Amino acid sequence: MERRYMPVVIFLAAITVGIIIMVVISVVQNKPLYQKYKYGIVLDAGSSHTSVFIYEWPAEKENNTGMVQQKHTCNVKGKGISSYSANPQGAGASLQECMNEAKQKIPAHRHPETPVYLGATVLDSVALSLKSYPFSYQGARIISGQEEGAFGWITVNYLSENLRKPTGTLGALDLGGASTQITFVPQQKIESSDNSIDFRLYGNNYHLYTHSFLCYGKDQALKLSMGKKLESTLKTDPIELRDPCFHPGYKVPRTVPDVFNTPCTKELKLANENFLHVGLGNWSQCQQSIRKVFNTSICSYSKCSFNGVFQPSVYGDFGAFSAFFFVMDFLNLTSDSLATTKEKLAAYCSTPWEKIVGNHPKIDQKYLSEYCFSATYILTLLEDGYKFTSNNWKDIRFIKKIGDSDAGWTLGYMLNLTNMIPAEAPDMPLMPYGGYVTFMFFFALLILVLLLLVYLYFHRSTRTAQKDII
Ligand SMILES: O=P(O)(O)OP(=O)(O)OP(=O)(O)OC[C@H]1O[C@@H](n2cnc3c(O)ncnc32)[C@H](O)[C@@H]1O
Ligand SMILES: [Ca+2]
Repeated sequence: MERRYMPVVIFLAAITVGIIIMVVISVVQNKPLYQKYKYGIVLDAGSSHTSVFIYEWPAEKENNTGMVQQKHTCNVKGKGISSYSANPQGAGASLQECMNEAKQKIPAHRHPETPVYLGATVLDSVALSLKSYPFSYQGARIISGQEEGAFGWITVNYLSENLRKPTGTLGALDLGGASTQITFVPQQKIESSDNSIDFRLYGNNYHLYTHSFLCYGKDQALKLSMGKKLESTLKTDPIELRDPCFHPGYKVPRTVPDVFNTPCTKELKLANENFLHVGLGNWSQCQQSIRKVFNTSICSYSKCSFNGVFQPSVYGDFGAFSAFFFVMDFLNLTSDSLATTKEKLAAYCSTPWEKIVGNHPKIDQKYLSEYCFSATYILTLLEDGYKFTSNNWKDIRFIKKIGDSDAGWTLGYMLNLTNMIPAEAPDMPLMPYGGYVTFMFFFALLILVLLLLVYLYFHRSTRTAQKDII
């Protein structure tokens, strides 16, 4: 080979090597570009209702944070599955509509490998019904209050992408119909082992405080509170329950067993009489009456929330979801100071029932009549129970969803059962995205310059050759 072609060969070799390196890096960096999805189904059989959640995630990225998303949710018509205790077959049948929706939403070839989890009170007929669908039924489990709190915490922190960053985490506040949970990373020592839970996620250790108060969900708290008022009224005749937590003009006949029909109010004596539930619409009296369901006089630890339960001082930001959100959002009270919230609520509670119904003709009257009680209960629980103050009230974010996914325990539960959050941090891409783009840019630039040089060299050598001929 002529010596003058040597530089050309070297240039061409350099270009070839450069192109090969670029191709290899692109392939490694963008490997799972085509998206195949996998699915999981979780049934949340709560005290007041059942919901079916469908989650999806790219098949190749199971161990990456922020990847699992809620694809679809379906609310089962009717009440919670426990209301079917006299007709257990009915509970399974009630799921039919939502499970058929799941069949539609999930591609058929994925059905056999899609896990279905039921978090609830085990009911054989419900399990039997779920087995008849093409999905991979994983069995039913009773979720403990502690798990409800902990999985709710995992869900909100997974969705907020807090778990792989050194930034702080978000505490979780869940208010259901029967129970309520508080979960957060405390600043001080956890004095009771029942309230402590440890996780290792993506290489970080988390030491959480969690507690679940059974009977302090909003439906049971209403019964507790009405039960206490009724006890002192039972002797009057005719029985009239004058209730400051319901609007003036509200008047509904009820039976005493309606209030005492749950294990939460079992200790109160049962009578078989009718009474008239009469609203007074007095917010401060309402709060006084609600305070009576929290026992703050006993505590064998350095500090307690209520009923003798240890609780460190609340710390950091909190996401408050389920009924915390439903109620505060309906009343437009999600972004005011504590003082303004109280003022607005006092005005709302004293609004005549007739006017409330007139303003909201489409809202279910059971919910509508209870918003004054529910919001007053929420304020009292957060302030007197959990010890939030006017200073840290703004740290509570009332949320329904993060991105497209609902806040609640179901996502955290599925992530845990499918081992989708590893204890150790998963492998990172070859280089961070920004670095990758910069690298590719300069490499492309280098190749262009080389090409230009080759062109110039050839151009020159051809002209020299032409001159030589002449
Ligand atoms: O966790 P548990 O205690 O088992 O209860 P749940 O799971 O059935 O409870 P939810 O979070 O679904 O609902 C909490 C409460 O909020 C009520 N609720 C649901 N939607 C509501 C709305 O739009 N307005 C007011 N209340 C609502 C519901 O009846 C319950 O009393
Ligand atoms: Ca719940």
